[in-house]
Amino acid sequence: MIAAALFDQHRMHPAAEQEYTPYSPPPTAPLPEYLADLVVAALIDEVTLTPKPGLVDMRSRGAHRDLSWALMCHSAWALHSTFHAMAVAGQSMADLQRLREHIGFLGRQGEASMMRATGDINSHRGAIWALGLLVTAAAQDCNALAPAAVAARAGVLARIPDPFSPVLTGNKGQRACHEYRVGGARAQAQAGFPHVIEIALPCLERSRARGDKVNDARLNALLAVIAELDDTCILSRGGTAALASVQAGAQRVLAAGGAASPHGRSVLRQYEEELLVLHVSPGGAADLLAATLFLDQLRTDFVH
Ligand SMILES: CC(C)(COP(=O)(O)OP(=O)(O)OC[C@H]1O[C@@H](n2cnc3c(N)ncnc32)[C@H](O)[C@@H]1O)[C@@H](O)C(=O)NCCC(=O)NCCS
Ligand SMILES: Nc1ncnc2c1ncn2[C@@H]1O[C@H](COP(=O)(O)OP(=O)(O)OP(=O)(O)O)[C@@H](O)[C@H]1O
Repeated sequence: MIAAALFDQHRMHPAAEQEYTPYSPPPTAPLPEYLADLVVAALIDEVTLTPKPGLVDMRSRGAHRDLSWALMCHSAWALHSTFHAMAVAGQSMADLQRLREHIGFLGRQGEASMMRATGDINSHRGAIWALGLLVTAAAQDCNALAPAAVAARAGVLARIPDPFSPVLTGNKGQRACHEYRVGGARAQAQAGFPHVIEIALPCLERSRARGDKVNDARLNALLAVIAELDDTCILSRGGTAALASVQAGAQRVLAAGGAASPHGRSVLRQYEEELLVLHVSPGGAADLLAATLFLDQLRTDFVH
């Protein structure tokens, strides 16, 4: 009798007719701390991903004489406070012009801390730029954390001129942009990271959906970006001929089945050799992979 009453009561309860939506608690750390942790984790996941063509990974320095996996991890952690300060600024500064100037200042300070941490080796200049804009943009609106929304806000910030930024940095990326008439890291950000949103994230999803392992899905996403990016890291070391051959090689690995297929893997091995002979490294694509991993994790944690 009691059991029947309880049963009826249960049937009467309106929620019983609906599908149960599990409660997902917000991350316990305050947002800027959580976002800075996520950026550092993305940088460490990127450098740890192995085997990457031409790039520093767990097993080799790739085409770099002065970088190593340990140095890249050390540099990533040294940048935690930079990304944290950018997220705090994104969360608290409503005036976009002032916000742009402030994160420009933090970015230049971050580059100086990176150089101090590495003994004057450029490990993450491109990453500070791309992930700095993205972490600021994420913190600006914690109710709109889908990759396209965050990347679009980062694009808005990147298009705002920063009167305090040096006109000529003298860096290799900027020189390559002038010499080869490409947009480089700046244009990629100003366009709202199209290679992340339209190429890397969809490739990651497709690869995962067909059952590829996480590592292979990430390698495929990296190759998809390399195949399409005007990477000033490659241009400045090898010019347009090297860029064309690096792009075509990445395309060849993907066409052979990608990182998860035995044939794709063997083409990838040949491709790695070619990059070492050319002495080039797709550093810009690596930064965009880190940006992809950051946005992908943000979406997993927050977007339901
Ligand atoms: C725009 C930046 C990257 C300067 O670039 P510059 O061309 O002078 O230098 P650099 O030789 O380091 O090249 C840029 C780096 O970007 C990456 N990159 C290369 N090509 C590309 C590309 N097509 N797309 C994305 N990233 C790329 C590479 O890792 C490369 O090392 C940045 O350092 C800068 O201007 N910082 C100022 C601080 C600032 O405004 N910060 C704002 C918020 S973070
Ligand atoms: N895993 C990685 N391995 C190597 N480079 C990476 C990796 N991830 C990102 N990068 C990017 O590559 C850039 C380094 O490229 P590169 O070594 O060509 O620059 P450089 O130090 O100015 O030049 P060079 O070593 O030719 O003197 C870094 O700024 C970083 O943004």
